[in-house]
Amino acid sequence: MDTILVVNAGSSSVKFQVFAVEGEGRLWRQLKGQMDGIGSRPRMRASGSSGEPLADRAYAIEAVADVPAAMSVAGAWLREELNINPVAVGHRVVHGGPDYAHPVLIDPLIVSRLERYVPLAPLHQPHNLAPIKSLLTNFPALPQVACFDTAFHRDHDPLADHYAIPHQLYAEGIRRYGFHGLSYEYVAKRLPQVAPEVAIGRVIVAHLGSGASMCAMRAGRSVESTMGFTALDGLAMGTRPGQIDPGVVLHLLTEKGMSASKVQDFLYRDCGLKGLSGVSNDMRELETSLDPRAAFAIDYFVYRVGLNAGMLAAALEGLDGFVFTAGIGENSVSIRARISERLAWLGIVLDPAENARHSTRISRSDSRIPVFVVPTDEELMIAQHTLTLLMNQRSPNPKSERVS
Ligand SMILES: Nc1ncnc2c1ncn2[C@@H]1O[C@H](COP(=O)(O)OP(=O)(O)O)[C@@H](O)[C@H]1O
Ligand SMILES: CC(=O)OP(=O)(O)O
Ligand SMILES: [Mg+2]
Repeated sequence: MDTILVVNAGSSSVKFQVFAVEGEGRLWRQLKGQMDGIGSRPRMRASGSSGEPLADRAYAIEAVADVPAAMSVAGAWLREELNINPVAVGHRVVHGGPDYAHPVLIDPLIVSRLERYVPLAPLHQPHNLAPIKSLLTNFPALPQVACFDTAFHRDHDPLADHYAIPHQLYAEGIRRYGFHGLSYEYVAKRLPQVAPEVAIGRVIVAHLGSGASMCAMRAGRSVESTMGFTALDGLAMGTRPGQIDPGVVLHLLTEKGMSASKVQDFLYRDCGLKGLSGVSNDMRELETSLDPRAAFAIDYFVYRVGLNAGMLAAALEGLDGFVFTAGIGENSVSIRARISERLAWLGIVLDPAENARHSTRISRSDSRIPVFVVPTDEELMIAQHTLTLLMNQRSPNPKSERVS
């Protein structure tokens, strides 16, 4: 049986799925797993095609200290215990820069181009490229596909794509790219099944995970994102501050004497929920902590989501629906409730019972803006793109694929 392996390295997790390819390009999920809690409480969980558990292993924080360590533990498990031997591998690559508006079949030249974006996504790009490079070396004939977080946002209006800096810098690639595009693309495809009348309208999707951003969509297309040139901007995140006056960065460099690489590390690893709370970057730990700084970090997170939702509603000139997704958005009843309370002025009223049940629609029937929880599936998007490119490679006139 032909299988496609999908690898998705996030800032606090490594997610992977294996899909079987059947007949005319139908995908069947065989296995789904993730190592999460990297840097706090590493735990690898995986389940099979009918959801049956295949693994549930907790690790000491030092045993899986970072994303590369998580990749090698998960990779060894897939190779050695499950004998996964895919016909193609699809990868999430966070930064595609100005050149990549669509997924691409990887070759060494593309890898060297994507290396240029390592400084623009230091928490992700090196981890996205490492398995690609290792597979290219060891299995040069194995087709690999790169799917970009930036691609979904690439047809933004120039107004949304620019910073107020001289045009020459835009031409050089200093633009507001936006990220989490594979997640938003999945939600855009799923929403018409959940709420067709909302999907054709103006929707804010809040991808609240370890990295967090929001996307304004009109009829399923991205028109604005809270993230920009890098995945530092916008909302406060696990270890990133979100929006910050660039004057603070200048101050750190010139007055505090920090080197550029120290500032980079600081902004990517020591700020956000972790920096504010002094407790953890992990929302689960903050929610159970008695430390008042943990409560403050949560208050700040909720406040900034509210502010940014106002901004995106302005970009859309109105709002027809609001969607929560990703680790926090899919799982935290209390954060969804608190964000929704902040957005009461927009016409959002939650149904507490539906919210507690993690229902698909969690707003009251009289809520002017309906609110949904749509669990994301970046890996399925990657598998679909990988299959499409694989079929294009094999046949000049591929049949369109169907996905279960
Ligand atoms: N039940 C839960 N309640 C609150 N937060 C949760 C829950 N489950 C996961 N999270 C949070 O989701 C975040 C991770 O989300 P995820 O989308 O997996 O991140 P990433 O892909 O960026 O690594 C962490 O902050 C984690 O604490
Ligand atoms: C772009 C980004 O922040 O990704 P993640 O949420 O997976 O860390
Ligand atoms: Mg993620």
